[in-house]
Amino acid sequence: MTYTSIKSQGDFPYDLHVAHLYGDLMNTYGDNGNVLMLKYVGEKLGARMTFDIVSLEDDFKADDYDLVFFGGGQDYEQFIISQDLPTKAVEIKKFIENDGTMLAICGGFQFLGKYYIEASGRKIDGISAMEHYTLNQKNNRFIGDIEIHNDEFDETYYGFENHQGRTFLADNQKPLGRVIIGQGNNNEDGTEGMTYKNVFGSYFHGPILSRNALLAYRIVTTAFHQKYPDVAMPAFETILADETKGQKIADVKRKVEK
Ligand SMILES: NC(=O)CC[C@H](N)C(=O)O
Repeated sequence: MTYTSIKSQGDFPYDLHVAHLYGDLMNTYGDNGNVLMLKYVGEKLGARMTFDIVSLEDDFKADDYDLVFFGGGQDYEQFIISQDLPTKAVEIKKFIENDGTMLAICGGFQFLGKYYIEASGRKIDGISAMEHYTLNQKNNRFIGDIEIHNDEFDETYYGFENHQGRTFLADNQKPLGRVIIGQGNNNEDGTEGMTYKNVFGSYFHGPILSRNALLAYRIVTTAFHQKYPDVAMPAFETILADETKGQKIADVKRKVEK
């Protein structure tokens, strides 16, 4: 049964409703921390943030949500979810094609594509919302700190990757960034993650949004603007820059050795 896992307390002029897809099963390396960051940024924009766990045998209705978060998972959980995903595929695709805002990490990112080949060699289907696909690799995983640069936004993102899947993007998808340090989607073409319409995919854990406030701001403001196009939003500098300066983020980032 779909249930609300966390909700903003107090009065807010606006409302954003977030679907946390398979949030009880897909959460590796602290991905659920992204929920807290989405909530924090949304509240700064004046939005009451409500997060629903939409999991096995639950209905997902695209029109009910303003934002979707889909975290990463181990092959074991991914296989379980692959049995249920077809029941939600049409509505997830509708959400994406209607310019819905989504963040998909690692296993979630893999599932949006055509297929994922597990470490064991078993092939499991994605929902083909996009054309990327994920191959496996023999006795190896891509593990470690990672840094990428998004040339379009001129932003640098930091994270930690741990995946065996090697993902290849289609022509209509852009990478989330160019790999500066680390392995990225496949350790071959220098890409990491993807963007397609208002969907952001990445292999970054850490969790990604806590370490990359610029990306958190971009994602939440995209969802907010979709719902409230006429409402002016505060600038990143006004609501987040000072706070992120205060955190010891720089120390964490230094883990990525040049
Ligand atoms: N961290 C993850 O979500 C891993 C995804 C997938 N099981 C892989 O190994 O590639």
